[in-house]
Amino acid sequence: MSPLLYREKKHSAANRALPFHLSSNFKLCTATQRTEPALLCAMFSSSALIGIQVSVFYEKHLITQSFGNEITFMGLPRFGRPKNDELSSNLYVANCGPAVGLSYETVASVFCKFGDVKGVYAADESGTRVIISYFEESSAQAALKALDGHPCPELGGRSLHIRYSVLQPNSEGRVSDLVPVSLTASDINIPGIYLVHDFISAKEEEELLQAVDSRPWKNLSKRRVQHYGYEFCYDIRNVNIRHCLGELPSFVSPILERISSFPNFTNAENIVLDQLTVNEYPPGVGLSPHIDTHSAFEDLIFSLSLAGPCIMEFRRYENGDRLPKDSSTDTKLESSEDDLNFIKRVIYLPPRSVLLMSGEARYAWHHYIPHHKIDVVNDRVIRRASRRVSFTFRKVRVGACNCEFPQYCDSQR
Ligand SMILES: O=C(O)CCC(=O)C(=O)O
Ligand SMILES: [Fe+2]
Repeated sequence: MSPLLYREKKHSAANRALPFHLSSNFKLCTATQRTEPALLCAMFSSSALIGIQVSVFYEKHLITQSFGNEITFMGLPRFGRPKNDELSSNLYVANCGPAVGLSYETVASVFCKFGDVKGVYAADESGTRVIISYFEESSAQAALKALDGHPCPELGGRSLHIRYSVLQPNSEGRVSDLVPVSLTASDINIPGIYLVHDFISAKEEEELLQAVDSRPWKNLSKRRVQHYGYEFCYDIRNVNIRHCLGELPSFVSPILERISSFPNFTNAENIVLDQLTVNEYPPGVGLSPHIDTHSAFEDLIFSLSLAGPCIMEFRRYENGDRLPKDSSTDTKLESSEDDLNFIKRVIYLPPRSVLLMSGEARYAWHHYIPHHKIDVVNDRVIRRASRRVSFTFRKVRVGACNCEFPQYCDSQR
């Protein structure tokens, strides 16, 4: 964004060239970057900026780049997996993009060797997956054949993973990407979510980080963890209740005390939290969408954020829980292409805040930390510059869960 100088021009002739209906929610700006004309579309929800799309002409090709929330409603392209082995003029290309230091222009310069490129789009919010849209199917076919699975010297030697992608019709129940990021629990409007900012002081944060850093970490594929009380086994997504690791460490005693006396957290005083998972996420690493196994833990789940911020997405799938997934692994299934049947809400978790998931939020909503190096939080761009360390406190369940959400409940299926 920063290299683009732009000035607002609401009713320019360029409006007509844009492939969406210009509503009052949109402000259209023209931009100039040296001599290349660019269109910049900024999308607002109320007064908050939630997404920007920049289109530039690169050697006669229109290249489109989205920031923040993708601008995909109102007729802008939205891509998905083709049914059967359908060919297409669009390619889904993984392992390149701005998050790995490759601009859309650089990516386009490789793909335009195979034919005229209609547009380059972010495939999702990862910054590492793009859609290349050609005018001709034959161009897509040639590019796929030449580039799929081979290291590409012009893209820093990265091996691209390419498949066909098709334009999705806009359907009613589809997820909209236009989800503003809530800063408070009341904004997110999911029953059972509470968020308390500054739950601990900066000094306490430092002490907690020192305490865990002086203890051994267990390496998972993308992040490190420590377990206290009971070990959480990612392969079975459950705990072995017969194997207690001992009491929670004394360095969390003040936190447990504060949780139990916190007025917002109804019933928290009656629950003895006995399991702690400490997660350390390097910058840009997230967590697959999941519901903490109902049979493993009781109702209240507290997550204390330290060191760095992130956003947490909540998804309510219409058809109940998805297949259990190993949340320790990265998953290719997180692309926005794959799961369309959910509603989503997003909340910002600053360091030193504590989030409580309870009731419906704990039992029926998947929670998910996107794999982003940058989070767009309404009108702010927040870089995940440092690691994030979270302390998740739970109570191990003994016996079956009999919650009110059987379609999401492993005890009741
Ligand atoms: O890092 C967090 O805040 C959440 C961790 C989590 O969801 C889990 O360990 O199940
Ligand atoms: Fe979780």
